[in-house]
Amino acid sequence: MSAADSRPLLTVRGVKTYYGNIIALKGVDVDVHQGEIVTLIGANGAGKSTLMMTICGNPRAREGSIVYDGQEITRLPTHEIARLRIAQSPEGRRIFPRMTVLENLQMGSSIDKMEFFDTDVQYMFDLFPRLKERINQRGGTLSGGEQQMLAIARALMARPKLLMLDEPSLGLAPLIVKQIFDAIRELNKRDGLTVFLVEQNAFHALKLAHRGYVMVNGVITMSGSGRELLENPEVRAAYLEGGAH
Ligand SMILES: Nc1ncnc2c1ncn2[C@@H]1O[C@H](COP(=O)(O)OP(=O)(O)OP(=O)(O)O)[C@@H](O)[C@H]1O
Repeated sequence: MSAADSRPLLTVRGVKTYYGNIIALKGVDVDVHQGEIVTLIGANGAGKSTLMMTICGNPRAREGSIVYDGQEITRLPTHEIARLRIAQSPEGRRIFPRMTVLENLQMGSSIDKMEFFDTDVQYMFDLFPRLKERINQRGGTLSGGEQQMLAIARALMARPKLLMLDEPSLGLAPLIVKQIFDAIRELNKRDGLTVFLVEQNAFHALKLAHRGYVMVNGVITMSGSGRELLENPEVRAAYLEGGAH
């Protein structure tokens, strides 16, 4: 079914993260294996974004450990974590609004990968043909969906081993969500890219993912294959019934 195997790429154990005195993550365990798409679902304020940001080192875990690709990264500075080929496309589509599509992609490409630039840009345009049509248009003038595609494409230009996406479907029309999720599936199938996907759109995320976790109030309450969670009555009641899918 997938290129996923049992080699761990990311191992999160007992992670506790605070904002001041408020505890946002209360001892979280999560595993992402090489070649897997893993999703984290949960309601507003559950702590999903905090987990993704903690993996990137800001805010920092106060307790617990995060091991990425065999290396303990829990206390590494954020710029060193960024060098480890972990790409993050945060909620809110952080693109450069005054730069063109092509310039945004250039910003994502790392210096040591410049020899692959033309090939990689072409690949991004194959994945997201809408971006090709807008190659010289400024990022800030793109539609919400196109900006999301550009944010993902920019993250991919660094040729990451792990792509972390925070709510890529937020506020987008169903057809655009489908295009974005199809592209993630294609990247995973074709390149074996490992993806950690934070989503409120539980239906699409669980359909796409090999495995998923449910987070409630800073605690993982359930985990299983995407299909198991989709069929789970508690998940259905809390995140799927009456939801947008
Ligand atoms: N910078 C901050 N300072 C203080 N508290 C924060 C900060 N960022 C998040 N929180 C709190 O931490 C908790 C977890 O927030 P987080 O953004 O991680 O949730 P989430 O599951 O990603 O939610 P959403 O789906 O709405 O983005 C919430 O109670 C939130 O209010």
